[in-house]
Amino acid sequence: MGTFAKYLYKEEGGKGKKKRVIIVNQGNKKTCETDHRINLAPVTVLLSIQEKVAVNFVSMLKSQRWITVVIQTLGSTEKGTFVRKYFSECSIPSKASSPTGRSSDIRLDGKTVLLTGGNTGIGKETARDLAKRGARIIIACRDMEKGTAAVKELVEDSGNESIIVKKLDLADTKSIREFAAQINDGEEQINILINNAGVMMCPYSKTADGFEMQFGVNHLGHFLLTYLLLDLVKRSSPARIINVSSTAHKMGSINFKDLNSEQSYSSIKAYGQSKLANILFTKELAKKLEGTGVTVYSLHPGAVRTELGRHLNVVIRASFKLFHFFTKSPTEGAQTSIYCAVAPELETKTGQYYSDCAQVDCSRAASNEETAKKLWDVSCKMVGIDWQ
Ligand SMILES: NC(=O)C1=CN([C@@H]2O[C@H](COP(=O)(O)OP(=O)(O)OC[C@H]3O[C@@H](n4cnc5c(N)ncnc54)[C@H](OP(=O)(O)O)[C@@H]3O)[C@@H](O)[C@H]2O)C=CC1
Ligand SMILES: CC1=C(/C=C/C(C)=C/C=C/C(C)=C/C=O)C(C)(C)CCC1
Repeated sequence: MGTFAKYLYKEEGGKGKKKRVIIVNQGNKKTCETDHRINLAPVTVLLSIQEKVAVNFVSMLKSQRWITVVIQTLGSTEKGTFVRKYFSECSIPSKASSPTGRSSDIRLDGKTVLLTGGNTGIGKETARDLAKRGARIIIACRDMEKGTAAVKELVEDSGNESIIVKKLDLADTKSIREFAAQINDGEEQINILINNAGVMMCPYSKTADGFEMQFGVNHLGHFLLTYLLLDLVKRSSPARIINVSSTAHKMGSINFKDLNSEQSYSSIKAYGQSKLANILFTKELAKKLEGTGVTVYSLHPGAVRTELGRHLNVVIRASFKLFHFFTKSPTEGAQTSIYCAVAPELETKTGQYYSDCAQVDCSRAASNEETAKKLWDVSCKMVGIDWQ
């Protein structure tokens, strides 16, 4: 371990401290690592400066509880520091190398997790982690072939045989109702519901019920699913509902005059609208569920290398590939979902928005209670339910 690494380990790391440090890539190999919490800070600062300068810099930052320091003595630039910070809001070192391979040792034996879009990307990595904690996992996905392959992989990797797949197409309310009926009939409990599935910036298309695809799948589909499963979730309390949103909510507004983008369609605005809807839904649901033992969270997973970008044009995809070090792996991208699912300190929190395993502010539009109420009522009408 280099001098600087030792200094940081002594000063910032060690068990029982709140501020933690991970040191990676020093001399191109991992040199030391503190416990799991090191990965839970909201911002990573990348230093590629001389040790002496870095020590002073870190001393200066000591009062900031939110700083985690990643030292990469090779292959980083100062520009990278800023781009990384603003682009992905953090790049968290992979936990695959941590002693447990997981973000904490909390067990979920005897608990059931239902997760949408668990066959790939962030959802699959979230499922993998929660399976290793002993939970029964229900992966809800639209493509049974992909889902079955994911289950096989997850069972082999986790040694947990209690992982099943069920068909759910969020672009079809009939499929959502059939799925929910099966779950309500066959499952005794749902302790953690993770509304993770999503589609981003697709060409204009509509769901089976005539909703714009992104609003329909990302928001309305999960809205209806949650409604249909809520009694079971309530009976399973303490329980958690997690809505995977995005920082892209900041680019959106709820266009009540044209929710289905029939008059004009911007794929990015429609994605932003759907992710904003995820947060507004979270806030309103949290209020309605006060006192029930069911808590609700929304989150941004970071910029994660997954199939979500399949509709992005080649130039953007190429840029993402080129600057892949500014983005997260799916394992890293799953950490905030896992945090919201298991962190004991969140037991008493509800309705908030998280990023990099910490509560952060969402946009002003996402905090507007009137919009949240209006969206709730309109969503009820659109999917044909009465949810007070
Ligand atoms: N990747 C990123 O950088 C970011 C992701 N997010 C959010 O994270 C979540 C997970 O995305 P990510 O893992 O990246 O993306 P992926 O595209 O890798 O995974 C999305 C999952 O959603 C499923 N899905 C899509 N449409 C439907 C549908 N109609 N019915 C059922 N399932 C469906 C996909 O199924 P199939 O495999 O069949 O297509 C897939 O399992 C999304 O909500 C996304 O908005 C937020 C911010 C950034
Ligand atoms: C499709 C694709 C890629 C990019 C996916 C990306 C970059 C998704 C980003 C999504 C974001 C930022 C969503 C925000 O809500 C890679 C990894 C380049 C590899 C090639 C295929």
